[in-house]
Amino acid sequence: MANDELRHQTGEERTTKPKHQAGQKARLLLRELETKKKKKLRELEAKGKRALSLLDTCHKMGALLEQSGCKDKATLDRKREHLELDEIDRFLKCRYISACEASWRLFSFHIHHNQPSMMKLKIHLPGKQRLLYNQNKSLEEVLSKEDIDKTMLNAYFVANEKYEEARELTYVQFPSRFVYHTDDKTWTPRKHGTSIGRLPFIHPIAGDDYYLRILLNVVKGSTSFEHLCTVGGTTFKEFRDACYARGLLDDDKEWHDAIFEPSYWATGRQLMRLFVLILIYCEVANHLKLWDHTWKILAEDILYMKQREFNFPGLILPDLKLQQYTLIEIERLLKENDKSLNDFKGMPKPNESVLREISNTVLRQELNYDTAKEASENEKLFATMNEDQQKVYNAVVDSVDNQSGQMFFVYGAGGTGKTFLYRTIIAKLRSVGKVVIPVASAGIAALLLPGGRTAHSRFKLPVNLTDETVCEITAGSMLATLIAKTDLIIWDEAPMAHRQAFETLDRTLRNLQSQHNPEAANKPFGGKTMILGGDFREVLPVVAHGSRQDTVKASISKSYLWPYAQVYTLNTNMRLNQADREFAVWV
Ligand SMILES: Nc1ncnc2c1ncn2[C@@H]1O[C@H](COP(=O)(O)OP(=O)(O)OP(=O)(O)O)[C@@H](O)[C@H]1O
Repeated sequence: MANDELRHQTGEERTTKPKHQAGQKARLLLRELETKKKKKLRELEAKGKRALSLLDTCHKMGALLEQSGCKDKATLDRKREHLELDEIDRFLKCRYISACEASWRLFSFHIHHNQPSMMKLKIHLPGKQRLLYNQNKSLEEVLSKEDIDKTMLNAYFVANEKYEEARELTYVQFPSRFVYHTDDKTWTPRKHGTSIGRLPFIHPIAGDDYYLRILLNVVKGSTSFEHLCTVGGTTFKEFRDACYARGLLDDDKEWHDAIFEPSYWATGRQLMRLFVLILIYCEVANHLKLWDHTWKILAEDILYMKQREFNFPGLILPDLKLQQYTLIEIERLLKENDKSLNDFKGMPKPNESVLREISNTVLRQELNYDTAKEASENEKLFATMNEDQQKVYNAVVDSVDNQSGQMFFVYGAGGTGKTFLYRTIIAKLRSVGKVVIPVASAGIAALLLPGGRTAHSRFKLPVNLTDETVCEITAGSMLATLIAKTDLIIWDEAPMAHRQAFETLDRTLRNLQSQHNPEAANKPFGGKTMILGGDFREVLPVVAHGSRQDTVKASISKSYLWPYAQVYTLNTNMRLNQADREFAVWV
């Protein structure tokens, strides 16, 4: 089939060549095609790499590219120490394409002729329009220019006077029904098509320009600046007063809008800077309300930043922690301006205990489970649990919920579903944000538990255990904080470990827990709910050069802790299917 195709491509006659010649030709042709394919692939790869590196550069370097004919300009924020700042030169030379535009161009998407077109509207204070003039001309000559007062905004006032239908539109809506002619600087009614008008963003601390922009966004049919400032027959001198009279500035609305409006295009970090400037330079009446209303958009980048900082792509931050991180960032930005959150009445401050918790990497990992995923895992496992497993499950969840600190021993031969039971309990507790520490006496058993570790590694148990040893966990350390927050400890393959290992952990937990709650000193494991599990018929603790009695004495069942244990037995071997089970009964 392939040969037929090749012949067809080369126009080769089927019957004219002997078989071996045709085969040789086909092989040559195949090789040629293979070489061409490889070349093409190399070209595409190189293109891809170039595209990626360009995108990367755009991202990392602030997208600074000299591009002739590209009219966009932007202010770039770069590390100041390496930069000799010539602001004017920078403003003039700064032609760039953003990362979005770069990718748009790389994928060859259409840049122009998109419908409807977007029109950038000009805005200026009375008599403060931009003027282009020849530098050789004198001031008188420049000022005596005929059309000096003709601007897009002034032409809008004129059109409002001239056309009745124009008075139904705000300045921003104007391009939808009127066309602006740059040659004679006039607006005339649109005959076909439409266009979207946009006013450039003006920073809230710009003053009059900012208030003029607010008015132009809402007032229809203005015929002059005075008309724009006239409310209920009173002409106000200041745009700000006119805004107040129109009820546009009540209740800090303008500050809320000032953050919301750029949130469609600005990054969270830029919005945080804006928020800080508004706090410092604008008269915000209710700081807390502004914070409550806007913190979510300010926190937009925080999760990503923290994932990168902690090198932990799966990091999930609940709202409370996102707020704390955002407050820390805002405090840092305020400090750059010699201010602090304390200077603004009503603004919340970063919570010390939450901050400590946040910086605790050990605890963060334990709290970082996806609760929705855990809930669905629990639902799935719980549905198939047998009666014995359910009994243990209910008792353990009850103990955790009521903080009664009970100790359970789950006894069952291999395959009776102990690990399955632990997994169900772990998923249940993690789905509601509770902390579970699953450990096992042996590394291989620890691997079967979600987030499991060996007991020695997790609790820093000493290698040489005695009746007095304690774990190497200091009060106030990250691990101590994790243990304080822990709701359940699961220790699988417990019969394998020396009773002194459990007693060492018991002493440590009593010590740590009694620092906050003196009663904990009298409770096994300091009042933590414990599940120990395993099978005494399997491997027992190894006692070096010990006799059979020594091994039995080393078992958990000979510990002072054993009387506290509620023993549950799992009888059904879940590993065997029905046929095997009959065989097992027969055996
Ligand atoms: N209630 C259940 N429903 C469905 N499958 C189950 C259930 N309980 C256990 N199993 C399955 O039975 C098998 C053995 O269970 P599991 O590994 O939990 O037993 P185990 O007691 O921990 O065994 P071992 O001591 O050898 O590690 C696993 O494949 C598990 O998924």
